[in-house]
Amino acid sequence: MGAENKTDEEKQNGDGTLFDLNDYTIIKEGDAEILMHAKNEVFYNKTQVNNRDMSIAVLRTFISQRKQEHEAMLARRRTKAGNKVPDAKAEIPDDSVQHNGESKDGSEVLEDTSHNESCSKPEEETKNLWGKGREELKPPRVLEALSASGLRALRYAREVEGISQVVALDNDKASVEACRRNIKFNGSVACSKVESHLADARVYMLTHPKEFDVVDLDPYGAPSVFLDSAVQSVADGGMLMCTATDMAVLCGGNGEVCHSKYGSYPLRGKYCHEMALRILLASIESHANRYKRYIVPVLSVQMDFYVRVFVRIYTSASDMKSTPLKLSYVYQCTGCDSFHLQPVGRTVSKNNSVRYLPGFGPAISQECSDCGKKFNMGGPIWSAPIHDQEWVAAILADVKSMKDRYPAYERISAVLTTVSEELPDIPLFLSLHNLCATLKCTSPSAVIFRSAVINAGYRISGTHVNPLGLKTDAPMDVIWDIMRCWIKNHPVKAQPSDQAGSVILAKEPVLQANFSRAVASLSKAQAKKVARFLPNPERHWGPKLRAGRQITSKHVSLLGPKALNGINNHENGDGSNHEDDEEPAAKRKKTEESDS
Ligand SMILES: C[S@@+](CC[C@H](N)C(=O)[O-])C[C@H]1O[C@@H](n2cnc3c(N)ncnc32)[C@H](O)[C@@H]1O
Ligand SMILES: [Zn+2]
Repeated sequence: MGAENKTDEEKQNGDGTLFDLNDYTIIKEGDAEILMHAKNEVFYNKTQVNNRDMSIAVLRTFISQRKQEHEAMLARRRTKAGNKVPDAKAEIPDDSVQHNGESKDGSEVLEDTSHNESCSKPEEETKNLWGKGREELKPPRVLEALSASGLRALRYAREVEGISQVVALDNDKASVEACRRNIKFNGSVACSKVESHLADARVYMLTHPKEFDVVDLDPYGAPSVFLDSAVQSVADGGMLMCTATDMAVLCGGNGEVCHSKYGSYPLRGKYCHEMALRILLASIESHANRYKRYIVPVLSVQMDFYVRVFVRIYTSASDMKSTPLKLSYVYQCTGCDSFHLQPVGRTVSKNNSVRYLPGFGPAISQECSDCGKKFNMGGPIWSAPIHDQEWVAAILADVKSMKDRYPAYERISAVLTTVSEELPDIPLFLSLHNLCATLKCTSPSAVIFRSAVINAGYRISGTHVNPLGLKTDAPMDVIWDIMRCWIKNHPVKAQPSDQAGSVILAKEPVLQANFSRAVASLSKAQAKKVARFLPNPERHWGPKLRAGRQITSKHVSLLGPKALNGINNHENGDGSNHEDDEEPAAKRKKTEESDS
């Protein structure tokens, strides 16, 4: 471990020139060590250890899943070969084995599957893999498109077994110099596996189509300008890992900016961080669709001050037709907490054929059936599952089996545990505190509320995004009936009759809620007292400015005032704070009708 010959005070830069080690501090994370110059001119944020650890965990699982998929594909191939002589496709020479896709010059050709051995798609996607030379699964190549000091690239190369090469790009000369210096500093494994280039990541990715098994995007702020080229650079069945730290945009601070960057309108609900994940996924899917490709999310997390998604990318013109079924508009009531989803598309099946049609609408009437107020419309968001629970279980098991290899073990295992308990098919969530604030009532405990939902015949779970969020398939009228029943035993003061809460409480409940404790009212992790949410480890745990910039009052809007006054923050970019959700109900900010 550590750099080779690093006792010398003078070391060589990547280009062979000498530098003085005394000007640098050595930062160690995982098995990698990087040199940080006193001037701190290259981006480094230690908060991102969670991000890097989670990515390493996903990368390890990706490598083992890919191997299993390849073995399964070979087994299927052997079975087929035993049953019949390969068909005409099997005779296509290796280099021209292709799916429907588009060539570099834009002409319609069959898709290149030279990296397709790893596809998890069943028969229909792997059928073209017949042919010689398909036995071997090449070790994955990773592109760290925005690498700064190269810490992430170095960790991938040194810590993840089975990676053949990591290409680290940056368009900033100082960053590339630092990266090259760090590669050398990390010794022979790093030198043999990591290469650093001064390049605009967009150009590089466009000119290396389907060449990388994993592409990692970790930009300052929004990844939007990199998405179009990134989705083209990932091999079939490969993975795109993408961070977005522009939470103020994704969470509804400036809806029009979000629309221009991501093609979706955000809404300012308590669920805004999950909506941010779903807006990012919808945007990646939209870019992928332009190239007859589509995504399959394996893990999507909101941590610290950013969102990070891990999606696999496949090419299939026919599967791509299902995209509108995976997207929805969201209607958020401006008066109460009711929200409703309207799918963008639907299918009609007749005999053996499926037709793809626009979704039926409007899904709801103009006025909220609960409180009578109007709706804001957001989206379209990704409304299909944002995680693959089998992957999540595999990642979590892998992380637990290698605790010592993850500096952020406690944090990432807590996030993965909470993710593993989320209802997979329920987009967005309710906030019990918001429901109570609307009705101006005292809050039932989460266990009591969850019990009432379960006793009414519905499912309910927590969400990794918010310790107080609740995902449920219970419709809003059932939720309000549960709250009406609660208030019968916990009366509230009379409010003006035009208030949303008064309108809701003026109706008698149809459902008689049963608040007796249901067995499943605590999640398995809660019952076992396994950590699900952790406080930040230290002060100033949050986003960082671009390399070389000083924090000034101008940045308060970006980082939040706490970045300046040194108070510990747990902000989520939009200024909301999970642990602060205990705020008095009356202080809660509601979606304004004027927003519409
Ligand atoms: C947030 S930092 C990356 C941090 C790094 N991934 C890590 O984990 O330490 C973003 C980097 O992207 C680089 N960058 C910005 N635009 C770029 C572009 N068009 N092409 C290549 N690099 C770019 C910046 O110079 C910066 O070093
Ligand atoms: Zn309403």
